[in-house]
Amino acid sequence: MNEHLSGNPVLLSAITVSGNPEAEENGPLRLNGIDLKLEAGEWLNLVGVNGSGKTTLARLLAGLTMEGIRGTIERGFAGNGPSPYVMQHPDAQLFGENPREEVNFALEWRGIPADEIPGKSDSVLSWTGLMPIADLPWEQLSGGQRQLAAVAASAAAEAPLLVFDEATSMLDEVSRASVKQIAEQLCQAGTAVVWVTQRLHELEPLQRVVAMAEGQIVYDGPGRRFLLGDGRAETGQTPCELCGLRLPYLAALALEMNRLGKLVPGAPLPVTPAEWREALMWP
Ligand SMILES: Nc1ncnc2c1ncn2[C@@H]1O[C@H](COP(=O)(O)OP(=O)(O)OP(=O)(O)O)[C@@H](O)[C@H]1O
Repeated sequence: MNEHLSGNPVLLSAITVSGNPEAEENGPLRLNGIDLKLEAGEWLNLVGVNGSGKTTLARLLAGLTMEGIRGTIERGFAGNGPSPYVMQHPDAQLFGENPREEVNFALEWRGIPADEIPGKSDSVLSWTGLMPIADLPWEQLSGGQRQLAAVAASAAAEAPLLVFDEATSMLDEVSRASVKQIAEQLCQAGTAVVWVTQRLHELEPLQRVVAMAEGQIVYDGPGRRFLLGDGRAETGQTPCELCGLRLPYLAALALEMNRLGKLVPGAPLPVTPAEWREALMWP
């Protein structure tokens, strides 16, 4: 069993985070009454409209401090130090001059002995596909390649928890797929992943989704129920729509086809392209 899969969960209890403490009026709470449990090795999708509190919650889960926090945070399997946090814009978090230096820094930070760093660094650079560009300066690399380097450095940390905050939103399809694939491989190997995303069509039906609205968690459950609800009434809204988010095309189509009686009665409504292929084979 992977070593990360043991240990207590990360637990947030009755967390509030106040607005700007510098301002005369603190403004609305950034987080309000958050209770959340994250198990070792779990994949958690964090969704919500702009300003709903996703980044604030993601930063807390990563163990990053901020002013105005109340409540209890137990970091369990994630340990006491901060977890690697991959942001939307890679340039904000790159320290080295090129991908190899970036990965080397991460290994040094982990306390890997100096003589072991070149070998481990080569292995991370190969695994993430960065070897051919490992020594090129950032200005010669695309945004996607820089983001991949940030992800590689996070992977090199071999942390029990990684947080990706809309890490693929600026990337083209190829770079996006590379970053997601690395995150998925790390999760399969036992790393817990918090995946903040606006790309609802990528949600897996069985994966956990936590949805935020106005600083509160308004949904915590599987992706299919988030998108489609529990056999929603004809005029009702699904949890996704109740958060102010637009249903992805395939989910909206499933609801409409179901309403028209065109799908297998009683079977789970299709969400993914693979599920749609099955659903369309009937009758
Ligand atoms: N440093 C800060 N000080 C005070 N208020 C903040 C700060 N950062 C964010 N906020 C406020 O907290 C609320 C939640 O912001 P947060 O960035 O967590 O939301 P989000 O869901 O990640 O938004 P987005 O999708 O736009 O990134 C917003 O109302 C925002 O204006």
